[in-house]
Amino acid sequence: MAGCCNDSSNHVVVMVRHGQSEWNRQNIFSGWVDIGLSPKGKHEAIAAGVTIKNSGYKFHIAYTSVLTRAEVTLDTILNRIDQPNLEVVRSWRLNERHYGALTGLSKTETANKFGEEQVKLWRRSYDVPPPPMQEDHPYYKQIREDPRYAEGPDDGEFPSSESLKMTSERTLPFWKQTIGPEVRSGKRVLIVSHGNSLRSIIKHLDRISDADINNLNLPTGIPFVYTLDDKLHPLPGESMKFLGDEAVIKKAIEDVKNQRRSTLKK
Ligand SMILES: O=C(O)[C@@H](COP(=O)(O)O)OP(=O)(O)O
Repeated sequence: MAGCCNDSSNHVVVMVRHGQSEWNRQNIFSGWVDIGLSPKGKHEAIAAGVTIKNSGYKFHIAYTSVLTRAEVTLDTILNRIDQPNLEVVRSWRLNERHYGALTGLSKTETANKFGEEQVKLWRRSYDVPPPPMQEDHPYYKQIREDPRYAEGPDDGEFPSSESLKMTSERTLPFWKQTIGPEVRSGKRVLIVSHGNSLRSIIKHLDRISDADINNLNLPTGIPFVYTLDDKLHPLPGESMKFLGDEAVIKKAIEDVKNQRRSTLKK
């Protein structure tokens, strides 16, 4: 079985950004708004499951955010790999970064209004947060009063906007304290999460500099594999290995890079 090494000091983690959401399709900042998958995203989730199945991976535990687009992608994958009853841990700490005042706005219109460079800083820089979401923001109540956050984050840690750095401050403790020990104990782990929450974990694993993380764009629905040593450092050449057809992977990466200025995508 792939991903199932005899060497117990090698640990396999498969990660996937959820399939395309309706707001990815319409090029709208989503953050913590609970947007479902687009028809293309549903297909991507199925394709991710098929790819993982064909690669022979089986898992002991899976982690996802509390947002529907990630949960549905994970469920779809688990059904495809014949592990529908796998233990799943859901945490707000794996949610997408909170996009603050930009939440619900068109990425294209925001670039037209504030300039490409400013929007690139908000979207891809390490430590520039978007402007905060104020209480009169159209999505403020929907997010703050959502019962799924009754158990956390508490008032002090509930974000009103997050840079990638701020996102890391909640994803990395979860990686180190919750996922990491399971990986080290020999469990094979699947993580289905979001573009920026995964970028924060990848930055940590691959020790990507604050400047270079600008250039990392994650495609939707394409699984990738890390093989880690006991200290949870990637083995040489075993970082972020995308699974599946090379042409499909290349196109998906190009699509996500070009998303900023794109018009409606079907
Ligand atoms: O919040 C959003 O709009 C996207 C990422 O947007 P960009 O950082 O690519 O603008 O998050 P996801 O679709 O991964 O949940």
